[in-house]
Amino acid sequence: MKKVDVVGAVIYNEKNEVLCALRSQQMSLPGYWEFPGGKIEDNETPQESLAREIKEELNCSIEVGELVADATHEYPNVIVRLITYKAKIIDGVAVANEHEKLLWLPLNKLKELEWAPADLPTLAVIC
Ligand SMILES: Nc1nc2c([nH]c(=O)n2[C@H]2C[C@H](O)[C@@H](COP(=O)(O)OP(=O)(O)OP(=O)(O)O)O2)c(=O)[nH]1
Repeated sequence: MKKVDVVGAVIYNEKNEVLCALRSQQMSLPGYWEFPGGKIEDNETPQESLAREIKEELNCSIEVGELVADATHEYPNVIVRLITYKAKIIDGVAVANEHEKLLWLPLNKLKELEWAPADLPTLAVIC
């Protein structure tokens, strides 16, 4: 089966809320919430991929911090290794260039959303 390495950002704001992104109908896994990010390309470190993907998807610059989780999930058609990092916005404001919706939520509300299954280990670490 196809295997992809994906990096996701757990972006905190000054109120300790986390940025949640809803996958659109044009994406795979539509209707699931995720940590914004994407596939790691061959010539990149995970941190470089993450900064690039966030610039593309959210139009802002981040500083990438510590690793949160590194876990592999087997979907029916693809195996996703999702590596997540803490991050904060250092320039600009997050806007949804590709996602259906963005939401800043406090940690105690995160589990109310329907997350992509690969994201559950990250949620278990942060809330
Ligand atoms: N960016 C991101 N992707 C995630 C998360 N959880 C999760 O299962 N994924 C999956 C969805 C995709 O199958 C894969 C790669 O993400 P991507 O953001 O590049 O997705 P994509 O729409 O370009 O993927 P594709 O349609 O080209 O296959 O990882 C997450 O929290 N963030």
